[in-house]
Amino acid sequence: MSNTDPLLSVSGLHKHFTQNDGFIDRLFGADETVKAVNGVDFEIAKGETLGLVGESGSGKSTTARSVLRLDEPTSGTVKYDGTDLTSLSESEMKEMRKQVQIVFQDPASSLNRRKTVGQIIKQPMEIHGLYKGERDARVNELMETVGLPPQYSNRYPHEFSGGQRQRVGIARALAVDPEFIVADEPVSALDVSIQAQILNLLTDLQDEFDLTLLFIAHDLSVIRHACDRVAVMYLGEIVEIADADELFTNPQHPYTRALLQAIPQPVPELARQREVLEGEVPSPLDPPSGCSFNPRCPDATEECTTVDPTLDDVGGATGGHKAACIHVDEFDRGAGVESMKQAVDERFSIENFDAEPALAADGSGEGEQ
Ligand SMILES: Nc1ncnc2c1ncn2[C@@H]1O[C@H](COP(=O)(O)OP(=O)(O)OP(=O)(O)O)[C@@H](O)[C@H]1O
Repeated sequence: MSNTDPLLSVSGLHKHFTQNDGFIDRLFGADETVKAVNGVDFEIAKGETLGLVGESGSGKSTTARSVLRLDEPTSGTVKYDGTDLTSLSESEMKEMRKQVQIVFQDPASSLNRRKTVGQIIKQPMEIHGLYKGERDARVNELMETVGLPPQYSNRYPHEFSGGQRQRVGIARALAVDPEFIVADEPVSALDVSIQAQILNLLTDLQDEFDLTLLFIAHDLSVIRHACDRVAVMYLGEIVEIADADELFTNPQHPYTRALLQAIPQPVPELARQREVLEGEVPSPLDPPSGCSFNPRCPDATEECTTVDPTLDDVGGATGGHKAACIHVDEFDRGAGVESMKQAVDERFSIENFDAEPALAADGSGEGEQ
């Protein structure tokens, strides 16, 4: 599916937000800095899908928004096809956005409820001045591509189910023939069986249009089938990056293992064996000293509170398996890994992936919520 040239190369990316709580803080200049993204490096080869996974608050969306300059990066470089996006003017960036599109998590809020789905899909073509005189035909074609009957192009988003609305969001992203799509939690708001259909659609479209994808999810099982490589993010940093198969069979960082163990286990005995990841991602306003995962890590030692094992140079489209943890070599990952792998495979079984498309021509919405 992929070759080795990076289409996207992100290096030393930081995004810090400045907060001041009120008038007194502002008066005394008592700003606080939220280090939402704190030195992230990765590369994505053309035609590849990189999964970016981590709990809520780990910095995934801010990374994606900074890459696309929807949030202005604090520092770092984002090279797309050799061009540093951080150095482009607004108009040059607008031109670049033809090639780089985003699919959002919640199709209910990301689609304008006052516009028909036809108008929604047409809008990016209007903004970029593409397909003049052919836009209606292209809307119909795109609706078919994503599994929606074109005759419903004059309906409004609320007349569709969640999965169908996400198909509209995908059609909108495809409208300007992008090369690269950021899918930010595209299935998190959907039922499991619908998730599989949308994942299936995205992987089919990737093959059909030779797309490169950055696929964001908080649930590792979701990206199992969709990604070539996976980067695991915690408190603004990438703590592990590896080929997807390798990451699932040989997770090295304790946080990756905890995320794998959080996947629902169909077998009760296996479910009992797992360690539960307690607490939440700490506030980036007040990060722990040493390894940022140490307060929650079952394997943490005194050393972990002082040594910061930040990963350097985690990029590289074929960059190998890297994990930021000073104890990686000492872990016994044991039999639990195989059972976790089974749980992932069962959750997204082949039957789910063979499910029918979204909306029957009679509007019955077969298989969707
Ligand atoms: N505009 C902002 N101002 C201040 N802090 C922010 C802003 N946007 C995000 N943050 C903070 O940055 C951190 C990372 O947020 P981000 O949304 O990137 O995480 P995430 O992994 O995508 O989580 P989720 O899936 O919940 O969106 C969080 O602590 C969040 O509160």
